[in-house]
Amino acid sequence: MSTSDSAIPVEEQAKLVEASKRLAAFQAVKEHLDPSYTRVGIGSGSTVVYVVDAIAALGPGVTAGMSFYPTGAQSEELIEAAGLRLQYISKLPAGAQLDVAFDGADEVDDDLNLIKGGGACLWQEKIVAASANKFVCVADFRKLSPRLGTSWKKGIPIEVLPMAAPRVLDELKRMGSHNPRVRPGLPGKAGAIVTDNGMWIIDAPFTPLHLPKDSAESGIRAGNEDNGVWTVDALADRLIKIPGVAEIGLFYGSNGLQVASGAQKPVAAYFGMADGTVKVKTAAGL
Ligand SMILES: O=C[C@H](O)[C@H](O)[C@H](O)COP(=O)(O)O
Repeated sequence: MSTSDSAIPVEEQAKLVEASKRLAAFQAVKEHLDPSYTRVGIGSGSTVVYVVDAIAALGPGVTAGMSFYPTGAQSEELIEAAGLRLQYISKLPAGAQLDVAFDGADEVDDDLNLIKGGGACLWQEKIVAASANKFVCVADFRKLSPRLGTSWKKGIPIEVLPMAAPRVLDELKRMGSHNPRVRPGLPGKAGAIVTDNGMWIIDAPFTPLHLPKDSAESGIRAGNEDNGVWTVDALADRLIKIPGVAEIGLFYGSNGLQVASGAQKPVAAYFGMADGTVKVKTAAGL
């Protein structure tokens, strides 16, 4: 069964997706929120709502000693509404790390690289994820994908300084992006969408991204600019260097780096499946 099954009414499909997010969130919290933890990162999006529900359900006996670090305005509200203690990443003492951070994703590939930013949150999310001893991704079955750009067709979200947007769009086209665009704020806002950081988002579609191991096996040159086919790492390394780009919605890095300080990839991704089970993918070697 899949949500694209036309035999399932739209409302039922939506319920199935929400139920799967909830299942994944509760299991991820159960398996990764140790009662001894004191600092917990909370990401953004619709799936994280269930993460906060799962944490709040543990009760003050477990959560009273914990502080919760948001990735933006939405998660700040979620934390406060759940009666959890709010703290800010800017107040994290030098050298300290969060114990764990939970967040959603728009797409997750075989190597646990992520696309994030579908809801215009990615910059603070990356800082919080990279400040955690372990980053745990929570999603539903629609996000599972062998290669980034396979199911998430809207493009890689890129947070840019507004005055630089035209130049960044030019460069993205040169790099092989198909019709990159500044994300509109409509229907809520005329003009471009504005992030929590006062920036714009460009969505840059690329041909599905290869894993570094594909490159090694097939001889595809990493960052092949001739035909617009990129490996995740080569594309990310190049995008982040474009002047005017503040941050990119690719969470990536060499395998095995998930537990290093500054790592962007999750140690585990939890997917609520359409059949009511939860699929867990963990980083190799962890
Ligand atoms: O910009 C939004 C964030 O990156 C979200 O974590 C991501 O879009 C997934 O959101 P959702 O859980 O609503 O699918």
